[in-house]
Amino acid sequence: MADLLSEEAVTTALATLDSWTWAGGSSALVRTAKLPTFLAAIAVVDRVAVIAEQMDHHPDIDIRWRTLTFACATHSKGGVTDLDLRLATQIDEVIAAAV
Ligand SMILES: C[C@H](O)[C@H](O)[C@H]1CNC2=NC(N)=NC(=O)C2=N1
Repeated sequence: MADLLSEEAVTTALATLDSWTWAGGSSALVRTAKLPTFLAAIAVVDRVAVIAEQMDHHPDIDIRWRTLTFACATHSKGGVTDLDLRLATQIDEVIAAAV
């Protein structure tokens, strides 16, 4: 299991994950995305679910009609690890293909 990243490492990574916010400390990386329709949003969730299973690393997902909020943290470590950066990058790719 990956180790917790330093504040500096997460901040540096956020330069390329520019749709994501991070409140620091043990908080998760968070991204919201509005999809064209509810079904498009659910399709994104379905694709992310497959990726999460392959990675054995799972985001928290909030679904509000066609707006999705993803939160990526490593629960067992209490913060952000390299797995969260990789998962956030993959979520970006799924969203980019859907909007
Ligand atoms: C056994 C298995 O690897 C763990 O339960 C995994 C599953 N998915 C997970 N996902 C996330 N985000 N954090 C975890 O600590 C975590 N643990």
